[in-house]
Amino acid sequence: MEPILQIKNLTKNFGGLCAVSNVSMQINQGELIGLIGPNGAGKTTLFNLLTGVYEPSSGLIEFNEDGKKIQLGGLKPYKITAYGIARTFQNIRLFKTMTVLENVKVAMHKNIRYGTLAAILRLPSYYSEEKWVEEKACELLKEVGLYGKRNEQATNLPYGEQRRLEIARALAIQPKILFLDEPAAGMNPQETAELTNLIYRIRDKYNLTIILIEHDMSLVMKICERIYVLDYGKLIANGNPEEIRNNEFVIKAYLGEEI
Ligand SMILES: Nc1ncnc2c1ncn2[C@@H]1O[C@H](COP(=O)(O)OP(=O)(O)OP(=O)(O)O)[C@@H](O)[C@H]1O
Repeated sequence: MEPILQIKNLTKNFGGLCAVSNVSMQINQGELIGLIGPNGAGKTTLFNLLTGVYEPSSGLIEFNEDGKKIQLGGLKPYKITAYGIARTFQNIRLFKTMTVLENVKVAMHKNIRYGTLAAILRLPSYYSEEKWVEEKACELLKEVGLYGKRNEQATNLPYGEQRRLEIARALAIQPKILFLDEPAAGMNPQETAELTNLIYRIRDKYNLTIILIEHDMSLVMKICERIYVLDYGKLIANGNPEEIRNNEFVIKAYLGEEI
């Protein structure tokens, strides 16, 4: 089967700094992939290239949409999102003054089919779609365990729950590929364990391909089927957790740290 995402010789320069250097990757549909590397290795820059935040200096990003090859490199983020590619951010980006439910509903705008006129005139189609959005948003909140908090202000949630809300927002666009940027950051062990179950569950339920950046090595080694390792912008290894743990280049890159 053709990979869902193929990255070929991707490079991003910031002035004289090469943050992502000639990176090639192949991601298959349904895989749970880890992207790791020491601080400043280029992980977030790679995510930013894949989701349209940055334009590549060179190289290709090819998304396989049911057999049709689509070049994502240089497309605006909203266009990439429209292909079903969602992400969460390292620094949580929720609408602070909105409730938990409103945050998910706003993220669902892409799937709302009623026209502006129907919305302004409050036509029946607007009400039925609005009801659909509300039901779907509630369903997603149940999925991430936040339904009981749907009317609370998003910023009042503890950190771990805000991260889960970000995942619900990403799921609201009905993605095919989900990028998670440090989903376990700031979580306690219990929250991390819940997150692990959540990631497995949503992958299976929504038939997702998931790629995650994570510094929590025990989480990465536990859930990722395959891991790519970046160091100074270059890909230094690709393999299953066992292979990565024993890879001499990876051990060297992480010198002194627990892998
Ligand atoms: N917009 C930018 N302008 C200039 N340099 C940048 C920019 N974004 C990232 N960099 C540089 O690119 C390199 C890679 O950064 P990046 O944030 O992608 O690494 P990372 O692997 O995600 O690090 P961390 O694990 O600390 O989040 C770093 O040297 C960083 O300073």
